[in-house]
Amino acid sequence: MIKKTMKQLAKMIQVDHDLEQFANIEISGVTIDSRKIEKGNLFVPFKGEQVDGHLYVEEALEKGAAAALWQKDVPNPPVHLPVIVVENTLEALQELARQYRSELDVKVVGITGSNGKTTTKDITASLLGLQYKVQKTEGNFNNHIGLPLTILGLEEDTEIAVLEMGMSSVGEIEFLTKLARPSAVIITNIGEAHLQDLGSRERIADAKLEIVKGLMENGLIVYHGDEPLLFERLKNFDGDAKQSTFGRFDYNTLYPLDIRQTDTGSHFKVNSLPYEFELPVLGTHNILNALAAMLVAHYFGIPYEKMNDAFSTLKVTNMRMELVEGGCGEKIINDAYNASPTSMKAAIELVTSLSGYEQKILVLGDMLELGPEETSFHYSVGQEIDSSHIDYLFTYGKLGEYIAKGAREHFPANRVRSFLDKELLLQELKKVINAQTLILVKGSRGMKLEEIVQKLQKQ
Ligand SMILES: CC(=O)N[C@H]1[C@@H](OP(=O)(O)OP(=O)(O)OC[C@H]2O[C@@H](n3ccc(=O)[nH]c3=O)[C@H](O)[C@@H]2O)O[C@H](CO)[C@@H](O)[C@@H]1O[C@H](C)C(=O)N[C@@H](C)C(=O)N[C@H](CCC(=O)N[C@@H](CCC[C@@H](N)C(=O)O)C(=O)O)C(=O)O
Ligand SMILES: Nc1ncnc2c1ncn2[C@@H]1O[C@H](COP(=O)(O)OP(=O)(O)OP(=O)(O)O)[C@@H](O)[C@H]1O
Ligand SMILES: C[C@@H](N)C(=O)N[C@H](C)C(=O)O
Repeated sequence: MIKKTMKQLAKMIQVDHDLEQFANIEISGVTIDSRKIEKGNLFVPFKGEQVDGHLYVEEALEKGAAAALWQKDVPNPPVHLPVIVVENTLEALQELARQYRSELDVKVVGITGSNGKTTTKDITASLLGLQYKVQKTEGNFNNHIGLPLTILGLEEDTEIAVLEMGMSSVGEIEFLTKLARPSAVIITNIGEAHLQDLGSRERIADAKLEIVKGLMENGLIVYHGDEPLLFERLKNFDGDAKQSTFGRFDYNTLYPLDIRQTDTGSHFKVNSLPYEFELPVLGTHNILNALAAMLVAHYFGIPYEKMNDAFSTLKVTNMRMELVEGGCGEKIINDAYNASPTSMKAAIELVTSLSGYEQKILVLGDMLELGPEETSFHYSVGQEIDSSHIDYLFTYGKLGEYIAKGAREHFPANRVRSFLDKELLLQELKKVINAQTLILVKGSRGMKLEEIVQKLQKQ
């Protein structure tokens, strides 16, 4: 993490005022939450939706913060304390991250895409960790606040930083990539996430491709080669970057062969390689995420024959195709972190393909932020559920009712239930599950369907 004196900090963020007796105070690390202060931190207050973080500056310093920033338009800066007054605390945080990044020797891998950023980040970091000192985005800290905080948390001897770059509107990825300056980038896919803000998949593709604007010279672009919106935009790319693709079809640099899905994860081979890979993550879509990560790892010199060593200890961030056991011995795939039509269909495809269960149940919640076509998106998810492999569909939420409507076109009526109350859904669900049941739980973050998983685990 960043370690500087206040004098050095002031210079990095181009603030010119007399720090007096505080000039040589040393800070280590940065936090934006006084409840998470670690000794020596720089505390950066933000005016939030609930409160103004400036209320907590003195508390932060009492708790062990070494210094704090203070936004100029907030009255009564505690000038008797080690505080640097700035125009805008968020912009100061971002500039500090930009300057700190430029001092480091670290190579950056930037990862964006509609789905799979966090999972691919975890896999990429695991593979690179075979040979390098690696740090990565923690959790989902992937935006204009989270990415700068991640950069400020980098150690000076970190060799590769794997950074997730999220967005929900045009220009956000460009900002992040020009701050992080990656040597390699991954674009996982173009789905429907944040369609409400972008308006079309074409504009989503344009927004994701902003990531190449910050790419270092002779960098690497890895992208989903089966996605025409990416292929068409990159085939005439006039930069000096190398391009590699991954996907299901044989025109890609890497594509999977002999895929097998079991409770322990995904087993697959890859074209041109004589090995079988054992990925402890469910779903063909996660195999594709792994292929993207493998291409980047190979670019940094990790031998393909060593990659299973990383996969064997891989732990991906929770609530992404996380297989757990419920109180009745049933197996539950907790895929409740978020959902869009592409990720919902990918998860359903996985459940449909798994064998060894007497019955399979889908518990599906609303998919949010899809824009004016949201009801037809939900309806088509329901239409595509295979009633010869799925025994029950339980939906949760108003939009979930459209999934049910689409399913009722070909499901027996008593096998499709819609709910607006989680407790009622749980009561009815418990009536049909047993130790030979597999349940998929998936919905947007706002639906908090992990609460259903937690209740099933406690029963
Ligand atoms: C600025 C901030 O920290 N916001 C977080 C805060 O939100 P809120 O405005 O309600 O803050 P408060 O009003 O409660 O407090 C104001 C500040 O005061 C601090 N404070 C408060 C109390 C106290 O006792 N001491 C204090 O110091 C406090 O820390 C505030 O700084 O709280 C919310 C709930 O916890 C947080 O969710 C909110 O975090 C915002 C969203 C944020 O961006 N945090 C980043 C660190 C981050 O990366 N978060 C990720 C999620 C990022 C994300 O959603 N990414 C999108 C893609 C990008 C979309 C982009 N357009 C965008 O705008 O996000 C995605 O789809 O993945 C994470 O948390 O996982
Ligand atoms: N390549 C993929 N194609 C389709 N769905 C995917 C893919 N990778 C992951 N998913 C699904 O998307 C969901 C989110 O996964 P993950 O958190 O890795 O994506 P993300 O892009 O980081 O999400 P966010 O945009 O919220 O940060 C998971 O439920 C997972 O099942
Ligand atoms: C939480 C955010 N990353 C996200 O994915 N939002 C969509 C709407 C979801 O939760 O599905």
